[in-house]
Amino acid sequence: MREPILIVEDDNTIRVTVGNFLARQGYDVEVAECGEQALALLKERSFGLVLLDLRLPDMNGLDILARIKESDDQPLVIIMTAYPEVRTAVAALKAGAYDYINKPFDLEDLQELIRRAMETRRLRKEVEWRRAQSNDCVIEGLIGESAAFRQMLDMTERIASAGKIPVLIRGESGTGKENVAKAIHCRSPRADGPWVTLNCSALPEGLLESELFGHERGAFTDAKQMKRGLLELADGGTLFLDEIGDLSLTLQPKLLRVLETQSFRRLGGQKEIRVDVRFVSATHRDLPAMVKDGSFREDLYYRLNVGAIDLPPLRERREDILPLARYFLDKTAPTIGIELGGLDASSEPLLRAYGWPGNVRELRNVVERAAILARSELITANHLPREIAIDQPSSKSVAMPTGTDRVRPLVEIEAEYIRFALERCAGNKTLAAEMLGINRVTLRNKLRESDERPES
Ligand SMILES: Nc1ncnc2c1ncn2[C@@H]1O[C@H](COP(=O)(O)OP(=O)(O)OP(=O)(O)O)[C@@H](O)[C@H]1O
Repeated sequence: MREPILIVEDDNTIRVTVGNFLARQGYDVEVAECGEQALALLKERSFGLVLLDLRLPDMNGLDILARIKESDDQPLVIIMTAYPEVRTAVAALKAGAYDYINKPFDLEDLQELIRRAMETRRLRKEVEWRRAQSNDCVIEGLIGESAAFRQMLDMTERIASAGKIPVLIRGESGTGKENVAKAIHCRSPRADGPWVTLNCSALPEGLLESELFGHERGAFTDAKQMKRGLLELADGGTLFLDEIGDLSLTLQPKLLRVLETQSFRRLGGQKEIRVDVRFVSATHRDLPAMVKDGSFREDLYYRLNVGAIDLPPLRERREDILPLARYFLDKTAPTIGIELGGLDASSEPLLRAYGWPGNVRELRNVVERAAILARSELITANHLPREIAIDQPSSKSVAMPTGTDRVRPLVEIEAEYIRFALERCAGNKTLAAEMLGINRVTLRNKLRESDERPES
């Protein structure tokens, strides 16, 4: 979105001619015929560029330039000056003006100068947000083969290209909501714009508000400098609001206003700042239930939820488990300097059968840990954590009596269960002890006791 231009010029003909010319070029133009009007407008709105006459009826243009330079937005300034004032123009350049143009000028020359100034401004902003966040449009991976996952991807593609409608991504923790949000940005027409993220549960309310809206100098005790908020940094791109369900009831109406008007004020500021931002939010919470119990505003919920994407938990798309596990293994191997071993046939059914309460994030952690344990060998059941190796329906039945069984002594069941754990770990006592939640010495003692015990 083009930033507005302010023309400060007391000469009626020049002000109107330049104003009309720039408006025809598609610029959003405001005009002021004296210094006082100019300063009032600069307080009210954000400008990208100011065309400034040096001789104004009530003020010297250099004084206005100084005020602009002190301001927080720092719009670029092009001085419009008559020939005998070149010296003053040079002084203006020294004082921080972007350039100057001699009156009378060709409108085409002015247009070229404005184009260059706007490009400079855009690059400066770009450098600023690049510093704040990385914008590499690399989606870390969207791996999945299940019908549910493919349907979700299809929906993501369609929503990505659907203008800038807000999107709400719902799914349990670790299901990949952030990856999907990034995919929406990268596959949308605003992929070249900034990708900015904010986790609404990570900061206390006050800090979160100033992160989002920015603040003016002196807005509160610690506000020594003006700071642009993430809304400004996301201008022309996408703002990802993670854990939106954790946004406080105080901040909810403030966010709603931005969604509705695409404009806001910095904390402690009076100026209305317009932005062009696509909002993508994510939550693992049940927002409709929160709306019912009054902890989430209904109007905000409907605003955020124009495009909705549901990410199913991993246990509901088990076909994705092995492709994901292989993908994480491929990625891990080079980082820990091993040749790729792969998954052993014994580990595959365990991975597929496990419930994955932590979803894809848990799977990634399990595979990385297993790769470290296995080095370049195949990953077997022995390399998987206890809960995955044991928490299987078949294993649970080992120690469970059926209706016809006699009640057996605990030590007997314990011995049987220890043998089962050892089998699972191919005889590795350290791993078996870990799986059983006891230390190795205790395991050894229990094995010795069971060996010494007479057969019942
Ligand atoms: N389909 C996928 N393909 C490849 N990697 C994935 C996939 N889904 C998730 N991941 C990976 O799993 C991890 C967790 O994903 P992500 O952080 O996006 O989850 P989330 O749903 O946003 O979690 P939270 O709610 O805790 O913020 C990340 O490392 C991510 O790269």
